Amino acid sequence: MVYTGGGLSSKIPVESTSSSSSRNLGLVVAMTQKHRPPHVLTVAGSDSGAGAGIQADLKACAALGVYCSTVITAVTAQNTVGVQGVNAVAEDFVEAQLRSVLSDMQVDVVKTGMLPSIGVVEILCKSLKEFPVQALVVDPVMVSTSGDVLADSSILVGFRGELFPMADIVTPNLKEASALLGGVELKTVADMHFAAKAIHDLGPRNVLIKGGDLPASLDAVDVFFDGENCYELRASRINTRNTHGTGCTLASCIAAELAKGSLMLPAVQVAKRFVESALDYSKDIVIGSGPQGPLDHFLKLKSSVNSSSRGAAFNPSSLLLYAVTDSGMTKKWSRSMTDVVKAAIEGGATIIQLREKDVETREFMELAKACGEICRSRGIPLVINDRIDIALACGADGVHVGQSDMPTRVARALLGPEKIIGVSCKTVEQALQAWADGADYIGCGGVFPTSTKANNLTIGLDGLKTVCLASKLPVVAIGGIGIGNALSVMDIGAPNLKGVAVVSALFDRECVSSETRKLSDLLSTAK
Ligand SMILES: Nc1ncnc2c1ncn2[C@@H]1O[C@H](COP(=O)(O)OP(=O)(O)O)[C@@H](O)[C@H]1O
Ligand SMILES: Cc1ncc(COP(=O)(O)O)c(N)n1
Ligand SMILES: [Mg+2]
Repeated sequence: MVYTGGGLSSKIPVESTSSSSSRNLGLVVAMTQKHRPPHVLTVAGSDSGAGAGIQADLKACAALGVYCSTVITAVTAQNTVGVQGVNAVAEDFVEAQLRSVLSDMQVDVVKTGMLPSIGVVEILCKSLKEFPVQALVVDPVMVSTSGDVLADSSILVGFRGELFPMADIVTPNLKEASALLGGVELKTVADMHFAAKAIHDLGPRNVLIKGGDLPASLDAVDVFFDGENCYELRASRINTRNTHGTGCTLASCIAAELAKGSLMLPAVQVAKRFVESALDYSKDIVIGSGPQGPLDHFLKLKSSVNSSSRGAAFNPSSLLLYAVTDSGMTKKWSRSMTDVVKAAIEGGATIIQLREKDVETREFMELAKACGEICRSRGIPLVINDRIDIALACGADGVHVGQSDMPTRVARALLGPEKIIGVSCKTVEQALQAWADGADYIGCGGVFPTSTKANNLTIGLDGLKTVCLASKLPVVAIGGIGIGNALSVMDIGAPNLKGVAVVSALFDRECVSSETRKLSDLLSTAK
């Protein structure tokens, strides 16, 4: 099965260290040439709207950690409404681009998209014979999702006669599969099985019939045929207008995985999962006014909370009234955590920290998600105490860690540059270390004795001031702070002391919102 043996793969010069199976070639290359990243060359059209074509291919490969070079076959004027114009690149210049890349850059896998003329197909096949690569992924693009023609039917001859027999996989959508088979109707998953087998007869080693255009009531089912077995690959259908570019993305992801050394079926499965989650992450973005928005390949790198509630950088003024939740108190007063968070924000809390010491992971996640939605809709950052995994999974704005939790440097590496990281510090050394390790703020205390934390050393206002004056980061004071002493804390005379963090003073009270409001009003009078 897959792209091993025969066809293009057999033309790869086999290195002396290589095993006899070209299936392992990617691995061997990765081991013997440590500094050469896996490399996909896409031969496709440019989409000015950047949802499909070359732009989608670049983004998909980048998202999967694979280098992507580009041969541009056509430039399209395209947006979310449709294709307004196509300007094919002169054939001899497509050839020049192919030669430039293939003769120099050690391409692992070639992926094709829009090939606007039979002449381009011929040039491509000739180039691939001169410069063989490990695998060829052919996305037989003919019509855009908007219904505009990107290659006329004369291209079918080139596909059938020359390109398909060289291909390790071809990935037609329903319309393209139908055109390849002379116009047969393809409407059901059973029809897709038939089409996969019939297109396999045209020469490619594997076929994937894409079911994005199946009725909306069905799962997004694709049918994969490797010459022996037919597999139905299922994903839940994401309800979104942002499906422009899914086909290009899928094919590029397959190419990227093959370039890393994957077998064909696993490569297709990874690609399908990538498309499904990219669609899910970008289902609500609004780009353009037409019926077909682009999916966003990188959205999952940002968090959903992050993208709408935070600006580009952490704003230290959000530390002013820092509310730290406590499930014990919430239970004691028979309240739900989400109501408590809503009440605190209503009363003027400027940041929420979810601090759950005793709940199961699953429950913590659900809670974090629900609180994340509340915070996001109100423009208030949410940080999670201790649990980097929960923060990542629920798309929180960041975490707050203590001295015995995950080291700040590691947390920063996991969370990336944009998330908020706060660190509890009692000493100047800890504060300087937090800064060096990439924290955004420090929590300093316990300033006063507190019942919330057992055996917690109290550092007093003097200790707080010492740490603040040495700290290069903004500080929020914590520990036994409430309405009675908040102003004495804010008045210590340290410009980087940005606020107070409170637990009992808000949450162990009869009315959370009014207690928060009182403290908020008081803090607004601080110098
Ligand atoms: N709404 C959706 N939800 C989940 N997956 C989808 C959705 N629409 C398309 N896909 C998947 O995206 C990939 C591209 O499919 P398709 O849209 O049929 O191709 P093309 O973009 O070439 O027309 C397939 O794996 C398909 O199952
Ligand atoms: C340059 C170019 N290449 C390919 C497609 C197909 O993508 P889709 O089927 O998602 O419209 C496109 N619209 N534009
Ligand atoms: Mg599509």
